Amino acid sequence: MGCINILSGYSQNSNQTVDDSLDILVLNLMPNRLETEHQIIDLLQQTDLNINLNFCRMASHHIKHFDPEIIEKYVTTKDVLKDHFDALIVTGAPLDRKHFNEVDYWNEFVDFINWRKTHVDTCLFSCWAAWAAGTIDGVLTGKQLDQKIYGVYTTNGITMPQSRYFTIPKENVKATVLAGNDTIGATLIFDSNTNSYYVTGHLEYGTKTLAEEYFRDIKNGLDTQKPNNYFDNQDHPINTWHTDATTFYINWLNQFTSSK
Ligand SMILES: CC(=O)SCCNC(=O)CCNC(=O)[C@H](O)C(C)(C)COP(=O)(O)OP(=O)(O)OC[C@H]1O[C@@H](n2cnc3c(N)ncnc32)[C@H](O)[C@@H]1OP(=O)(O)O
Ligand SMILES: N[C@@H](CCO)C(=O)O
Repeated sequence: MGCINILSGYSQNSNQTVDDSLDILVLNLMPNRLETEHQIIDLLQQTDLNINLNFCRMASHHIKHFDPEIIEKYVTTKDVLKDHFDALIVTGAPLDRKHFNEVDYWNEFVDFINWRKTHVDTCLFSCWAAWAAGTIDGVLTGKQLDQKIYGVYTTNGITMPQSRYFTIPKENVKATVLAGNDTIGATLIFDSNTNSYYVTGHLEYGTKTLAEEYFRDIKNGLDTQKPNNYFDNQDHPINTWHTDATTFYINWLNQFTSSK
């Protein structure tokens, strides 16, 4: 059984472990950070690996949905500049209705994405982070949409929740498109130059997350349509992606344990 060791605050020892643990950094951009943490930890626990887990936040962003636990537990992108990580996960963010230059931490994000090329062995960028990091890397070109791509979709055998106002047409990708279609664009891209996966969906989402977003938007008076391929005929959310999400994380991270 693997062990997930969550390191609190900045600890230079986080990368001085001599065991076979993987040092993983999670840049959490989601407003519901604590929920997103649990979703990612649940998936990492399925890998059965020993993991030193560091949560990170943007140094230049003033967190609106403040929680003291976040400030105590999280490092910032500035704290880790001298460290090396086996893997980096960057979460999604509710930013895809904004232009990149409207994101208040955009310059810091660009620097961080370039920093990771010399300090991280493999990366997983999710949703908005896939679009943003892929744009910075010059790997892809996405475009904003008026209608949200919303629901659970299976492309090339992998099922995942989608919740985004952007698409990445497959023909706009300069790396390997592992999954996608002409309707919702690329869903899984791999770039061997930086060993990075760009996932436009949310493998980490829990069963109810899409429903929570939907009812949130409806409560806020938005005309968000119901997520596709998600509710059963009694309007209960059905999770059809957990196996694929778990398999992805296991296959992604297990390849690195042998080199430790
Ligand atoms: C991938 C997607 O589907 S994105 C689309 C998400 N859904 C929508 O856009 C629907 C309309 N948007 C919304 O309803 C809101 O953005 C919500 C519900 C997602 C959040 O609303 P609010 O709680 O009022 O917060 P607000 O929108 O101001 O910011 C939410 C988060 O977005 C991020 N954010 C918002 N504006 C900025 C900005 N200019 N720069 C950087 N981050 C920003 C922040 O992370 C912020 O939370 P945090 O400061 O606690 O980290
Ligand atoms: N799409 C999510 C944000 C992260 O993709 C939302 O509606 O809040």
